[in-house]
Amino acid sequence: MTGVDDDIWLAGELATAAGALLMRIRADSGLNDHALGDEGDARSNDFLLDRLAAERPDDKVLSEESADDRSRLDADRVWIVDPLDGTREFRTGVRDDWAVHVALWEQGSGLTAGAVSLPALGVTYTSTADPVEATAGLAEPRTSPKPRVVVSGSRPPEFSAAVAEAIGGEVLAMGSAGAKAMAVVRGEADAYVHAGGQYEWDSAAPVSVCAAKGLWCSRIDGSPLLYNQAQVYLPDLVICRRELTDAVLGAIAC
Ligand SMILES: Nc1ncnc2c1ncn2[C@@H]1O[C@H](COP(=O)(O)O)[C@@H](OP(=O)(O)O)[C@H]1O
Ligand SMILES: [Mg+2]
Repeated sequence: MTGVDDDIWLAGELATAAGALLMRIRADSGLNDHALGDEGDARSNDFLLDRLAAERPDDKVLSEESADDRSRLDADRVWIVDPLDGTREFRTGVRDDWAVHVALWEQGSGLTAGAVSLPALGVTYTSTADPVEATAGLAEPRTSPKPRVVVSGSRPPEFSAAVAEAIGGEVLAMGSAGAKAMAVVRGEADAYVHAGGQYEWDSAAPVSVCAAKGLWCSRIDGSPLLYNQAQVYLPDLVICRRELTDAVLGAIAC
């Protein structure tokens, strides 16, 4: 019998260890660009699947890098993992904005545990209410008090500027859904908005952590983010400080 604290601890331990593996691959494999990304995706996935099979043999897994085992739809507990989020940034060999995501979904409760590691920064965030001190590292330190809206560097939503304007802020591009969500947790940004495409594994662990830290997390129409669905496409999200929610959702709705 495991408790939720055990699951949160395991999520953190696995995200941290997979991140350490990815750092070693980046430093020692001699691979570059797409070959480096492919190696990282595959080995981090193998590591997470092996460890989950050993630690939680009765649970199912939904992973970006594995075939979808549809028996998860009848399961009580499903781990939703993205072994390497921000592959594009990881494979540069130098960028820090990539992450490992490990989340647990439970029947009747939704997301109950989650962890996001930022291996290049040597930190992991878990779905506890423990406060996080404001920290720099993913983005340049703030030079103005303006709120920051983080968006995809490669696929920014069309409403990015409108959201920034609505909160009197500025837009900041960053890779990786996990890194952007953790930028809000870390106080480096104030909102993360996305639209146009994403999958459950891109947001499950980040949303689990952000919700536990008291941040607003929803679809862009304000409806709940639902996980372990038959269709794993979950194309948009908003994560923000709660006092910004009405302005952010209102700007997107316009
Ligand atoms: N339009 C889109 N369609 C599908 N996936 C998308 C997407 N935009 C972003 N994503 C996914 O969301 C994650 C963060 O993207 P971004 O850095 O652009 O914000 C990436 O995950 P992976 O790196 O795990 O593939 C990326 O593939
Ligand atoms: Mg991803």
